Amino acid sequence: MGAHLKLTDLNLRFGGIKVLTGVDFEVEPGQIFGLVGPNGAGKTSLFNCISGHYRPNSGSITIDGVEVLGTPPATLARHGLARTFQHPALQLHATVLENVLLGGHTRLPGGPVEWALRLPRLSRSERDLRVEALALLERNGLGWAVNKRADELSHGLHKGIELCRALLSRPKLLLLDEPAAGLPHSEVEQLIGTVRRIGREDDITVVVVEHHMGLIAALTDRVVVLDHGAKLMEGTAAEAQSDPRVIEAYLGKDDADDVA
Ligand SMILES: Nc1ncnc2c1ncn2[C@@H]1O[C@H](COP(=O)(O)OP(=O)(O)OP(=O)(O)O)[C@@H](O)[C@H]1O
Repeated sequence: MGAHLKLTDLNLRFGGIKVLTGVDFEVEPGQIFGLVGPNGAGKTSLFNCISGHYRPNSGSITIDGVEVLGTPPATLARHGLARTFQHPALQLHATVLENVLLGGHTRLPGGPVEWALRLPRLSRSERDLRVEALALLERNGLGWAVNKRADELSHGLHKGIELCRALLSRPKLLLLDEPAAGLPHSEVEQLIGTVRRIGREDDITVVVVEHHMGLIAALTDRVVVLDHGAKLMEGTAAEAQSDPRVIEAYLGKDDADDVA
């Protein structure tokens, strides 16, 4: 079952710079939710707050009703949160399979001591994870690349590997940061199919940051538009695309007047 995510009056400052101001929104279980806005609007910073990489100055973030503000990323991963990054952070000298398996470590029984002792139940779990990782790679069109080193593969394939790594943790909430950036048109179409399947069939709540409005329109149930760190509007992708405030935020006031 996908997670319920709720942000209330979230504020983040770096020194004197306000990066997020009073951001509120709610994502229902199983929704595919878009987070859009011009460059520098605060989208990635917001993801960093949800995933525990940044600690907001004030506000609340709950996942399934549990307050998680300030919880470290590793703990959040154990509670069903996974994310991808704008620039995939892979182990470049490791194979594709090894990279994906990293996403499964939160599901291994015990902790570092048990892992060092290599108990039989650990080997069993590792075998199961390996089977699941191979199936994920196959399902996402990467079966042929399992034993390739990550640094032999393209940026687009790195994104696919990172997605499989995130999915191996069996998340309830998945944050995708610009999954279409740098992908050719044909691969964006494929990505839309993949994310739709993740949301609908795997029943995972997905929040996606993306500049590609075609992808946002095709995928999302609802979007929030951020501008200068504050929520500008919330609605469907179609409502956002025709909202004069959103057009102005993207184009600047003078150009928006020209369009109108
Ligand atoms: N660690 C940091 N220290 C200082 N300022 C930061 C930090 N992280 C983000 N910012 C600032 O916060 C603002 C929002 O940046 P952020 O990357 O969240 O925007 P974005 O909407 O994701 O932009 P883009 O679409 O270009 O990726 C920017 O002004 C950025 O410089």
